[in-house]
Amino acid sequence: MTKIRIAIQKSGRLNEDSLSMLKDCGISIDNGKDQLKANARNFPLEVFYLRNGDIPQYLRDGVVDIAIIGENVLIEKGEDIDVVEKLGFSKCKVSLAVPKAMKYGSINDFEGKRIATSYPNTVRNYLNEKGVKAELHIINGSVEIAPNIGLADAICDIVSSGSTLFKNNLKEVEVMLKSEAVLAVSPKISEERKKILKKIQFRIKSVLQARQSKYVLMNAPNDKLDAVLRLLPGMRSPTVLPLAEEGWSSVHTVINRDTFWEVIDELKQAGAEGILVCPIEKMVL
Ligand SMILES: Nc1ncnc2c1ncn2[C@@H]1O[C@H](COP(=O)(O)OP(=O)(O)OP(=O)(O)O)[C@@H](O)[C@H]1O
Ligand SMILES: O=P(O)(O)OC[C@H]1O[C@H](OP(=O)(O)OP(=O)(O)O)[C@H](O)[C@@H]1O
Ligand SMILES: [Mg+2]
Repeated sequence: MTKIRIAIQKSGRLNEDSLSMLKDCGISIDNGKDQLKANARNFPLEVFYLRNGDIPQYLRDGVVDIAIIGENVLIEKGEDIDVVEKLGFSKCKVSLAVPKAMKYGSINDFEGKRIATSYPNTVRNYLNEKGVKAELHIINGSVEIAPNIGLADAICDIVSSGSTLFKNNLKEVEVMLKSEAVLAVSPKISEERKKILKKIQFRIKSVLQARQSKYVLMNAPNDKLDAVLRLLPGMRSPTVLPLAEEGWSSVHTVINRDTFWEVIDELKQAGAEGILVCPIEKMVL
């Protein structure tokens, strides 16, 4: 039987969320701790545990068919590789930062400066576009320490909460790109495996939709029903059912996670009571 081969990060920031995504897609994997390869029990899929930074090359060579990888890594060394889904986790920026004490005016201040980074192509392209020439020092980790030890004047690295910059007395001055985990595809994927990919994409979409939504149930007196319904979106429209108690209805609907608290407040004011909020496991549109 043909299997699709997926690369996920062996260990690090993407590993756990990548495995959760597969699990939420209903794919269970025999997960030996030190295994580099594993099979799914209930889906034609083989998992390769690899370094995030090595994945673009594996995709390019067609050694794996698809991968969950940081978009930033593809921008750095996989411009030729297609992204088919954004996965909504491991969100971060790739930014330029300078010592806090340095007065910063514009990108031109990087002219002639030494920049330490693990993302040389990204920085080079960014600076070229702005017509700025700088010297790059390529290092693989702990980049933020470089200015403090006199190795560089500035850095380019991943920024999320900003606490690593803060601890190293640096400030973010240019956001070069925003990144999140994505599903990427090998240019060499076979037609047969593309069909399996379509199935995975369908499941991922349902999982992402569900993660973005909440199922809400509430009671409302019939004379306030119009006001309550006006506040509610739904997949098509809210469901309204009569309660056993005369003059009351039960209302069910789906609410977006981002607007959830505002809508709940408004619902209460409009007369809704006994509001229950439930997670949604899958959502097929
Ligand atoms: N602080 C962070 N917050 C959110 N996402 C991050 C953060 N740091 C890294 N990421 C994202 O997670 C990915 C993996 O980062 P991680 O530090 O685990 O691995 P790495 O050391 O870059 O890669 P490798 O697997 O090759 O050792 C990054 O490419 C980026 O997309
Ligand atoms: O803005 P923050 O929330 O502080 O996150 C940013 C830091 O996170 C990443 O490092 P990580 O912790 O993955 O260590 P690494 O350098 O060993 O990969 C990244 O390289 C930054 O140093
Ligand atoms: Mg890291």
